[in-house]
Parts: sequence; structure tokens; C-alpha cells
Amino acid sequence: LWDTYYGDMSEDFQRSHSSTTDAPIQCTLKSINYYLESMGQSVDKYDIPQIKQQPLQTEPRECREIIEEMSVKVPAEDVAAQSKLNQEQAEAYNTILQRVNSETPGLFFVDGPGGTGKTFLYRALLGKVRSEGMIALASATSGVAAAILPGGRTAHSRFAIPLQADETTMKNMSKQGGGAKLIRQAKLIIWDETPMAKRHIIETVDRNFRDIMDSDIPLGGKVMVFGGDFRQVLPVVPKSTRAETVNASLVKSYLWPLMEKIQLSTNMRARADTSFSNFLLRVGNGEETTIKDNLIALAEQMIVQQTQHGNPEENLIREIFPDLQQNYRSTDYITERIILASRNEFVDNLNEILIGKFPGETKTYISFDSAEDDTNNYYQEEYLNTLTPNGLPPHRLVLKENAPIMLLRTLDPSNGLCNGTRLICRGFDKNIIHAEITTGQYATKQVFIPRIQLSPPENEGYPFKFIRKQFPIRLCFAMTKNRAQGQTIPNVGLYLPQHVFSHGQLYVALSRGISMATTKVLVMTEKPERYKGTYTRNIVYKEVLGEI
Ligand SMILES: Nc1ncnc2c1ncn2[C@@H]1O[C@H](COP(=O)(O)OP(=O)(O)OP(=O)(O)O)[C@@H](O)[C@H]1O
Repeated sequence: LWDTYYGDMSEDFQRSHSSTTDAPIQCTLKSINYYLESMGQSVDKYDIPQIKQQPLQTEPRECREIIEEMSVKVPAEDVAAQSKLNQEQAEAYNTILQRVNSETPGLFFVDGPGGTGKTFLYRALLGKVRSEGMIALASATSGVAAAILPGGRTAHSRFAIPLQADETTMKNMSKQGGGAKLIRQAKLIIWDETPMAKRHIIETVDRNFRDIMDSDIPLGGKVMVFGGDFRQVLPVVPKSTRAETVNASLVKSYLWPLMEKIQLSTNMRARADTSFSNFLLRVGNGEETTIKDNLIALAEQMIVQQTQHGNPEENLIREIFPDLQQNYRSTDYITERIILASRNEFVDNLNEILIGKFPGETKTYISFDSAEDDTNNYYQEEYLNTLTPNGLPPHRLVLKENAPIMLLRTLDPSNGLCNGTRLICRGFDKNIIHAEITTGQYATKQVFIPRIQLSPPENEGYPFKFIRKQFPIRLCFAMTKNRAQGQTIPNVGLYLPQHVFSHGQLYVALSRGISMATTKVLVMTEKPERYKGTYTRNIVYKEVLGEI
């Protein structure tokens, strides 16, 4: 890639440094390194020319990590948030800030059901600490949750966590490097969505912080705020049993009893509809009355009625995307609604119906698929085209201008392009798609998405290395429930052709919404005999919640 694209990548630098041959190379390498570092990588890991060390300067230059952190802007709304905190949030805010100001260790876990304002609290804290000239680090388990926090990074890139961390993983960050210096200087560190991370990962960070801080105190004695909601998605352990999932959870870590628990309980998202927020809490805690097999009743107001004729999906689509033909150009209309389903095949089907209804000219991008090391040509391209492994875009990507899409890879986290970021298509070129970010702090930012090579995760179980060259995006009128975690979406449709099958799925989906009136559920499973009303399954691993 370096040899092929050096000419293009260095064009600007060649113009401004025409007198030397080395300067354009060094500038190009530094510019590539800038992007690699934001993804926890660096040029020295690749077999290309290397960045030369600068001759010693009289004034020692601050490292990139600290310069970058000190330049994170504090949004005015985060400063304003400090005066809007509800009583529970204000108590949490004061307790945490007291530790920051007195420079005493603090190991907290902010627990609160979806919508209780955990993110709101983090943003108020980050705003306060940063506006006083101190360093506060924001991280989250997923890219989307990280992108909601100003200066947020995924915990993996922020703490340089190896992909395969386990009980024995020790050092992941050099003690002398910029990352370690940043940790030492940080007065506050936030890690949102911790319940989604495997405990081994958090324990690896603990070992590393102790090493960096030369301290035996948990997390090196930093003021560390973990937070999240165990009622929502737990760590994903492929093909695991319930006991294995529970064992991978933070509640089973030696760190858990050491954390000071802070509880938030007022649902700020659905504060205008208390019967909805109380219902959500009962669903999340597994306290909603069941009739049998974990079946719970849903309020009639939320049910999408099925007519005898026609597609049931059509009724759900009409409820969530009313008057699509008149509203499709409105960014607010598109971002304020979503249909959630549990499986990719359901999501694909709904997206296909909706893009068909969406006004405008169709643009289709066909992927180029190949199987690496398939010297005998066992796997024909036509066969590869039919595969759509988890997390990969389809072979035929059908789009329209103004249609909603979701990014499937982290391309540039410092500019809001994370795995899971929602966008709207604005224009199409042969090898580039012009889009606008619609979620998080980068909303309204115009970006370009390139066509890239993608492979499924190794545990997808293909006997060959599958490579698809395609734009790393999917349509996003509908998406899987787990992807919606952390987001507030005013009009939520829930598509249930079958019952949910794992912990927290029903709750994550329902708790994205703000009221019963704007949350619609299409239940297509058989009605239980002798019971009136509509029922669906709610699965809650109470053994995890019991530890809180
Ligand atoms: N004190 C507050 N005043 C006004 N609005 C608030 C307050 N706290 C939270 N909100 C609003 O309530 C909604 C939900 O808050 P937030 O996203 O912070 O909840 P959360 O606990 O992080 O939810 P989830 O677990 O689903 O990610 C947001 O729209 C947020 O702006």
C-alpha cells in the first residue's frame, strides 16, 4: 500500500517541501501515524520507512497523547449540565469530584437502568474537570458509546488492551510511553458500558495501572469511574453457556467488591411517562409478572395490530415511519426512529422493504469477494457472494440519497467514525460515499467513507479466510438490539417474529424509547392458550443482578 499510494498521499507535502526528499516522506509517515495512533496502532508495526527521531530540543515537547487530550473542547451543554443534575446525579457528582479535588483514590461503579442519566453525569464531570485545566479521560466499551462522550475512545484503544486478554495478560502499555504518562496525569478516568466488557479485560487494566503508578492500590489509586447497566447486554462470549457468560462478567471479578456503588434510579429518558419507566424497571430487573416460560404481558397501547391480509411488517413500518414519502429528506425524522430486531436476517429483510419504499434513485454497490489461500479454487465467487457473515456489509449494497446507514468498522474515532456510528447518505461516487454523521457529538459532520477490505471475526468458523471488498456500511432503518445500546431514540419499533433468547435483549430494546405511546411492538409468536392479551419472553440472569 505504501509503495502504491505514496505518490498520492505525499502530494501536498511534496509541494510544500520541494527542496528536500526526506521531508515529504517524514510528513506522510507522521500523518499516517496520527490516524493509526487514534486506533491504538503505529507505523513502527509495519514494514515501511520509519519516522526519524527529532534531534534533541532544548524545551522537551509534550507527548501527543497529552496535547490531544488537553485540546478536547468542553461543550457548552456539558457545562450547563452541571446545574441541571437531579438529586441522585448531584450527589454522585459531588462524591466523585471530592476525590478528584482531594487527590485521593476512588474506585466507583455508577449503576443505573437505561435512561437514568449516567452519560449525562459523566459529561457533567468531564466538563467540570477539563474546564479547570485538568485531564479527564473518557472511554467506553463500544465505539458508539465512546463517541457520545467528548474526547471519548474505546477502552481497548485508550488502555491499549490486547485483543486476546486473559487472566495472565500483564503489561499492555509501556511505562515510559505517552499512554502511561497520560494515565499518570489524569485526575479522573471514566469507563462507560463496563458490564459489556469481560472481567479479564478490566483486570488487565488494573494490573497495568498498578504498574504504571508504582502502586499496589486497585487501579493504581486513580479516581476511576466505571459505569453501566447489568440489565442490558453482558459480555459476548461466543457459543458460551449461561454460567460462562455470568463468569465473564465484572460482578465475578475481585475488583467488584472493592468498588463503591453509586445508584441512579430516576429514568430521565422516559420521565414524562412514569408508568412506562416503572414497567421498564420491572422488565430490566426480571420483576414483571410472568405467566409461564418467562412470558410477560405487553400493554395494548404498544402492540402493533396484525390484519388478516397483508404483511404484518408493513403495519410496524407504518407506525414507525409514517408519511415516509413526505418526510424522507428530514434528518430529524430519519434519526428519531428505528426498528429493532434480534437477528441480522430480520434486520436485512426490514431494511430491504424500507429502501424499496424510500423515494429516490437506487445506487447499488457490488462487493468483490475472495477466499485467501484457496489455491484449488474450492470456493467460487458466486458462492462467496451469498455469504453475509456477522458484521460484514452485504454483497449487493443498495442505497439511496438521504437513507440512514450504519458504519460497520472503526475508521477514524477521533472524527466520530466508529463501528456503530449512524449516518445519512448524502452522495455517491465510484469509490467513495459522502455521508453525514447523525449521532453523538459529531452529529452534522460531513464525512467520506471509502471502500475497504473486510473479513469476519475468526470465530465465525469459515474454513478459509473470507475477504469482502465493500463499503463498511449497512442500511439502518432497522438494526439489531445490541447495536442500539446507549442511544435515545424517540420512536422505537420492536420486531419480534420469535422470542428473545438472551439476557437483557427485550429490556435494551424497550428502554431506548421515551414513552409507551411512541414504542411499538410487533409480536408474531403464538398466543399462549387461555390468556388474553399479548405476551413475549423476557430473559434476565438474576444471578448477575443479585450481585449489585
Ligand atoms: N438531569 C437531567 N436533566 C435533563 N435531561 C437529562 C438529565 N439526565 C439525563 N437527561 C436526559 O435523559 C436521556 C437519557 O440520559 P442518558 O443517555 O445519560 O442515560 P443513560 O443512563 O446513559 O442511558 P443508557 O443506559 O440507555 O445509555 C438523555 O436524553 C439525557 O439528555
